[in-house]
Amino acid sequence: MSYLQIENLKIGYGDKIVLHDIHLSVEKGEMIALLGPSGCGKTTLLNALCGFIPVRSGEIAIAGRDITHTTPEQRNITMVFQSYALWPHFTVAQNIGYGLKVRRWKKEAIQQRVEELLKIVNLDGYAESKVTALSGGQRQRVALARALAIEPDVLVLDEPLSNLDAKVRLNVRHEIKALQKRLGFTSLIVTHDQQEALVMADRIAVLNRGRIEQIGTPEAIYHRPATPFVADFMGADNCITRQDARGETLYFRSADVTIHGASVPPDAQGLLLDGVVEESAFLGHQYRHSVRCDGQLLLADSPQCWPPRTNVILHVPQPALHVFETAL
Ligand SMILES: Nc1ncnc2c1ncn2[C@@H]1O[C@H](COP(=O)(O)OP(=O)(O)OP(=O)(O)O)[C@@H](O)[C@H]1O
Repeated sequence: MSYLQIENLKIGYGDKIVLHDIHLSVEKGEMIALLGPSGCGKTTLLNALCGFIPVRSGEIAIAGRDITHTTPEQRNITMVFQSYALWPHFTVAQNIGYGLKVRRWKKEAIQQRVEELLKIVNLDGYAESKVTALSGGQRQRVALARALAIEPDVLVLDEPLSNLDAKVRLNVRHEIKALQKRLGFTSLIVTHDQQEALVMADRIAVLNRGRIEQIGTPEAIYHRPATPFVADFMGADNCITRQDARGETLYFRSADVTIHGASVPPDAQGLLLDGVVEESAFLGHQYRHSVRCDGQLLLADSPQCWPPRTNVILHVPQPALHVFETAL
């Protein structure tokens, strides 16, 4: 049995069931990203794990202990929120030590633990600062330190980086990941940013309409999507359906397409399509082209800018093609 075991979970609001048949096994020290479009049920799953919303059926267990129907206080799980949820009138140290005070730790022990955590999250010297005087990235580190203070069995992070600007977000993403590896905490993180999930998680669970479509390593999810939804969600921005007896739908990324002029190398394996360039856009490191192939517009990237109305051949190597049977 895994450290965190979620079996057959069903959760709803009123008559509406939003999570069906959720099975998830998380090992101790693992970070799982829950990835999926808005409304697919990610936050609902975190809330159920924390005990904030009741479970209709199924089971949640940590280290073999059934916690399905226990109160949030009886679970040793903490959540880091998108909004940080810090006390604005408290200092950094008071925020971090709050959970320990509630648990009636002695003053000196709290102070020592807070000092340790400040070092861990790189906020040495900020103990007496007001949280309102900190930047977004610093506030999120305080929130993380506060969550880690009580040494939770599972740390749950709900879009923890969404309020940060793009550059800070990239740094904090790596900081959290490094910390998780160093301290070995078990965690679930919700995001709808696929890049964030790829960078941070040991495994990714992709949710669609209240069900887990696929769970696997970032590499497996990226290179071997199990369903058309996962292929599309993980950035395979081209989709074509073969109108022949094979009945296949092919997904592939614009970045995996090579554009050729007059001819393709004779040993080119995979998909070859004739087309005409319609438009191009400069992306910085390359150009993205829209190319009309047999009536359909496809996207193809190239370091070279191919002018409109150029006849081209698109080549997608076999390993970059995600092939699914076309649903009837
Ligand atoms: N308190 C509630 N009452 C009724 N329906 C709710 C409630 N909270 C969420 N829902 C519905 O449950 C579904 C899942 O919502 P949830 O917030 O879990 O999705 P999410 O994947 O976290 O979305 P987002 O990425 O936008 O935060 C949605 O259809 C939502 O409208």
